[in-house]
Amino acid sequence: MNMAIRAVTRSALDRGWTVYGIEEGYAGLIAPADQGKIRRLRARDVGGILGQGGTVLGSARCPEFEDPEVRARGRANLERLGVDALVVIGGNGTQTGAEVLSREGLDVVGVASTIDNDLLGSDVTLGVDTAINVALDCVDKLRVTASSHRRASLVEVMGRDCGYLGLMVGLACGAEAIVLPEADMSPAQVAARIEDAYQRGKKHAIVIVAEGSARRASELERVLLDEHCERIGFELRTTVLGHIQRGGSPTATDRLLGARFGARAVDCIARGETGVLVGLRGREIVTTPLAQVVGGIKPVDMSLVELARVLAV
Ligand SMILES: Nc1ncnc2c1ncn2[C@@H]1O[C@H](COP(=O)(O)OP(=O)(O)OP(=O)(O)O)[C@@H](O)[C@H]1O
Ligand SMILES: O=P(O)(O)OC[C@H]1O[C@](O)(CO)[C@@H](O)[C@@H]1O
Ligand SMILES: [Mg+2]
Repeated sequence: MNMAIRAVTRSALDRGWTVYGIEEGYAGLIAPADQGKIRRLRARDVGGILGQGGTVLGSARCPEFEDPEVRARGRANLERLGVDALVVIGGNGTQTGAEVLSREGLDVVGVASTIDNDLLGSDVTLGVDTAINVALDCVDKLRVTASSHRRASLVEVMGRDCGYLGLMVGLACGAEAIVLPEADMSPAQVAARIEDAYQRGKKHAIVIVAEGSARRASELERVLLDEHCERIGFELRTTVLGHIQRGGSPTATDRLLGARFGARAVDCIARGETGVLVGLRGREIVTTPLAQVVGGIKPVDMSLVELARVLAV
């Protein structure tokens, strides 16, 4: 997100505009003015941040933003400062809020950013490439012990309701089984895959479990031990990668995407194209009306689930 913040700030400054950064997302937008959550951003304020993960402005969950009266406080804060337009960097929840703000009359441009990659309107979202790389690095390290000790490693990766991150990590690490919200595997099916790997002489098995799946990794391990212990062959260990996946230094792909997304968002405002989400389609930066983005479910590519199975023999 930092590269996008930098790009929005400097592209807008380049046009001679005044830029404010809002700390902690919608929570900062609605905060009383004396809390100082909305601050001027100048070129130097966004210097030295492009290699840092996360966001220098901070982030927050803000459920009360669904309340129209609370949102009105946010709009009033912007009016007081003479703000004409708002760039909103975030995932499906954030863009749902942006779409509501847009309907309420604010000029809003969304930037597709979440490690879940669950937003329609962008093939990939800002941050997911970094998260894939971080998770992959972790699985490569876990495989060392799994292999030395002849264990099956269950690895839980993030993804609230979406298996994209799990699928990409699973395919890239050669997982023996990938359990996703969109492609569930029963414990018996996972046990069969692990047993199969053992019978074929593999030294280890990797099972990727996406967080949003029917069973979390710890529960899957429990059922495997309780009901399928004899057939598995390997010892089992579970690792939940958790927020480590959100902590990586952004990859080149994410930095480039952040730069292009941020600059395009400013371009949109300059042209009066608001109420849209900036995203990537193929190699092109594109915009999609927020109304077409929110509420929809982005499917995962099921052919890749099958490819992962074929390649893991
Ligand atoms: N229906 C809604 N109306 C208004 N605001 C909303 C709505 N849904 C979500 N938001 C706002 O967006 C914020 C962020 O949403 P959410 O926690 O779902 O994260 P996200 O943007 O999807 O990002 P990620 O899933 O990557 O963490 C919420 O805390 C809330 O302030
Ligand atoms: O950090 P929190 O608030 O626990 O949220 C975790 C959620 O955020 C994400 O990392 C991004 O949406 C999800 O993958 C995960 O379910
Ligand atoms: Mg989300």
